[in-house]
Amino acid sequence: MSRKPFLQMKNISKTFPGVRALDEVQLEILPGEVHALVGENGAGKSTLIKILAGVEQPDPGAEILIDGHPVNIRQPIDANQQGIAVIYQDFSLFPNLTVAENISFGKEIGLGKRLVNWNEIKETATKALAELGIELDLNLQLERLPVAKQQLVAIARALAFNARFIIMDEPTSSLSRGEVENLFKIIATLKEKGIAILFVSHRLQELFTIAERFTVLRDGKYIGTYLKEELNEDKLISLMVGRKIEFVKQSRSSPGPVLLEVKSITKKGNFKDISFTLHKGEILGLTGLVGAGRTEVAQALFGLNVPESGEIFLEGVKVNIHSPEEAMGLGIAYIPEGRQREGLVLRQSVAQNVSLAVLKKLRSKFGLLNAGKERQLVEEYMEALDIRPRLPNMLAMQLSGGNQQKVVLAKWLATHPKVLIIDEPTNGIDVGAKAEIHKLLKRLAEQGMGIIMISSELPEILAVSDRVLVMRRGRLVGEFAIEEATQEKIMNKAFMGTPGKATA
Ligand SMILES: Nc1ncnc2c1ncn2[C@@H]1O[C@H](COP(=O)(O)OP(=O)(O)OP(=O)(O)O)[C@@H](O)[C@H]1O
Repeated sequence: MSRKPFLQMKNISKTFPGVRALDEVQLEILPGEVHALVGENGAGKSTLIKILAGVEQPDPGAEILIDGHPVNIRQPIDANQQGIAVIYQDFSLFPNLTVAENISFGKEIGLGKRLVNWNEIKETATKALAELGIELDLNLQLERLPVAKQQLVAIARALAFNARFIIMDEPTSSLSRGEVENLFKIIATLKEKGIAILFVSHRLQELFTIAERFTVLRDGKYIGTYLKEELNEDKLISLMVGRKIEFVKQSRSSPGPVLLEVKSITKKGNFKDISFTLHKGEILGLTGLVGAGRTEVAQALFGLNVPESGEIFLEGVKVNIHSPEEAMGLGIAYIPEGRQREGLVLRQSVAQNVSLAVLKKLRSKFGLLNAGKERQLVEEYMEALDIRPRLPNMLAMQLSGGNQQKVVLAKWLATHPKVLIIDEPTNGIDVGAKAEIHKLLKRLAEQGMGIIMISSELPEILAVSDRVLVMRRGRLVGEFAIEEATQEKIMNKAFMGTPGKATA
């Protein structure tokens, strides 16, 4: 490639107490290229981004060049001034300001102006949105927009700040298929303007659609930078994990008797007339487009979203579930999608987090925690889910995002529920750990647990479920035995299915 690099990072190391997060890593970004940064959970991707964003400082000896000139990025404003914008998963926007303010705010301050000129704010926002070919109401409060639109606001903001390089951290994790396609179109527009994109994601198929080059990190080390043409998915995975991952189709015993029966539950504006059964030892995949009502149904079973009518039976007995405490008392566990925020005590250790939900079981009759049992339990789950580093006393906040997710999974799995409801089990989880989590879910089902797995990823639904339910607009519109389920059939139902014809 003859283009001169926009950015060169050389000899980047970062040591945290006890952990070498980056070890002599390098990265080169060309103008207008879409570059993928990949690696397992904990490989060092976020740390590298934070160094570029001015949030973390590298160890001495690091070199960062922009347009061939050495630069120091000591704080976030330095990064902005060098034309670097980072769009984190939470977008770092202001929910109660308008679209226009979110796009333009701070620009004047960056330019040294003291007074805010509202006309300029609107003009800047209009221009940025027009350049991206997006139409949005400038006066709308940001929090009233759906997530995908908020993301576009964040991109427009980067453009308004004259970014030449935009880093997107897991940008597709909460987008529907159509929204992902739209994002890819926007990325193509940015590319045409010569703006480079660093795309950090665990969704390898998407990366092969959008990225031209891939930089691979493993255990904080630089493995290499490759053109898309030099790679295929298998090769990329083996570069990332350094070992072969087996996606075996495990044979499973057939499910047992009915464990949970849901009869015609309805909640206005959420879901309507939902009926299904879950058997002991069965994994029921629940899919559909984002917003189809899957999470609302899951929450209904966990007492977070009580239905207005309908009935729920657990092991043949009618139950009324009005709160999560009641649900847990009945042996129902729900692992939500926003795991980092909802499920983790960041300032406590991994061990404390894992044993939190099972503390009662671990206490001896004198109320003391059985330290030996706790250690055993924690070690068992750290091993089963491959939580890295294998340090039970490390604080949850010091773990990488994916490893934090695994801790939340471990915490709930350790309670051994009868019914486990899990929402998007592998969002943000790397490909190796994903295979491990799939195996674990199957093992739990084999031991008799009934599992409802919500997932938007059809390969995941097809790889793990025994039966698949499809929702659309709050209704159940399809049911497939796994032998007859295909991506095509499921997509058809998800987009066009009508209720009442629940079988294929
Ligand atoms: N503040 C910190 N203190 C101690 N260790 C840390 C800290 N921040 C990160 N680490 C460690 O640095 C390593 C790299 O973490 P990083 O978050 O960069 O990984 P990642 O590749 O982004 O992972 P993921 O895909 O899970 O988001 C991990 O082992 C992590 O535990």
